[in-house]
Amino acid sequence: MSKQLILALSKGRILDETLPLLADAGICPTEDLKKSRKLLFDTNLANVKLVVIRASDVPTYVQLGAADLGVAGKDTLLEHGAEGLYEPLDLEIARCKLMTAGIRDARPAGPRRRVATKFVSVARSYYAQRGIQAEVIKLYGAMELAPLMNLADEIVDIVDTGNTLRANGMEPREVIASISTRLVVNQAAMTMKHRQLKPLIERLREAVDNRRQTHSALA
Ligand SMILES: Nc1ncnc2c1ncn2[C@@H]1O[C@H](COP(=O)(O)OP(=O)(O)OP(=O)(O)O)[C@@H](O)[C@H]1O
Ligand SMILES: O=P(O)(O)OC[C@H]1O[C@H](OP(=O)(O)OP(=O)(O)O)[C@H](O)[C@@H]1O
Repeated sequence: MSKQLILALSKGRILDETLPLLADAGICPTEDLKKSRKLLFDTNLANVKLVVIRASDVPTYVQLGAADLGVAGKDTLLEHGAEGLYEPLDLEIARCKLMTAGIRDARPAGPRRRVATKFVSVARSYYAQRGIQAEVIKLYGAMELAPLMNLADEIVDIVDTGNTLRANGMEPREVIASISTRLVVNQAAMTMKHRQLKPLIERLREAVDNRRQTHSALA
């Protein structure tokens, strides 16, 4: 019997872009993920099941082998750390930047900077590398509010169009990393289930390549 593969998907924003990519790769859930309260789904491929979980939980599921592979933002992966994970493929979706930002034209007062972010670990190493003393304040959302409420001098957050920053009187400052969504694979599964994983990764790679070629032909 063929070994089962569990693919962990990030719910929310990434899921909207992942499902069409999976369909291009010939991987389709047998029911509408968005209309169901279920968390575990069958697909048209007998040996592939999907789980749909919080974006920030995907690296943990894959690292610990509860899922064999997963779809997660590079921001989430940087914050979680790469231990036990391979990252064989850039899915080239949900592109954005991880940046520092602050109130327009304001400069941080004093040597110590208060930084609000969901990306605590990334922020700590970013400021440490630059020799800037930072007090990192963990928030779970609406980071752009923190400087306005004088909770922080700066934020580290995702920026795409810049609309959220502009709407709140803030400006982007430094780019910490360019972000896109990645395929991650459990390192032990890559060995133990290589025969099942390889064709799945190749299907996805072809779908990404085809999209890139279509886009460049249209550009
Ligand atoms: N404005 C954006 N444009 C493009 N991609 C984005 C944007 N905001 C977030 N992303 C990407 O989508 C991922 C998930 O974002 P989303 O807002 O759906 O989840 P979340 O609520 O932040 O996640 P969690 O469940 O971990 O709290 C991010 O980790 C990032 O890779
Ligand atoms: O530069 P922009 O195009 O405005 O995108 C950036 C915003 O998108 C993300 O938030 P999201 O909309 O996912 O809401 P969240 O704060 O609930 O995660 C991110 O945290 C920024 O707030």
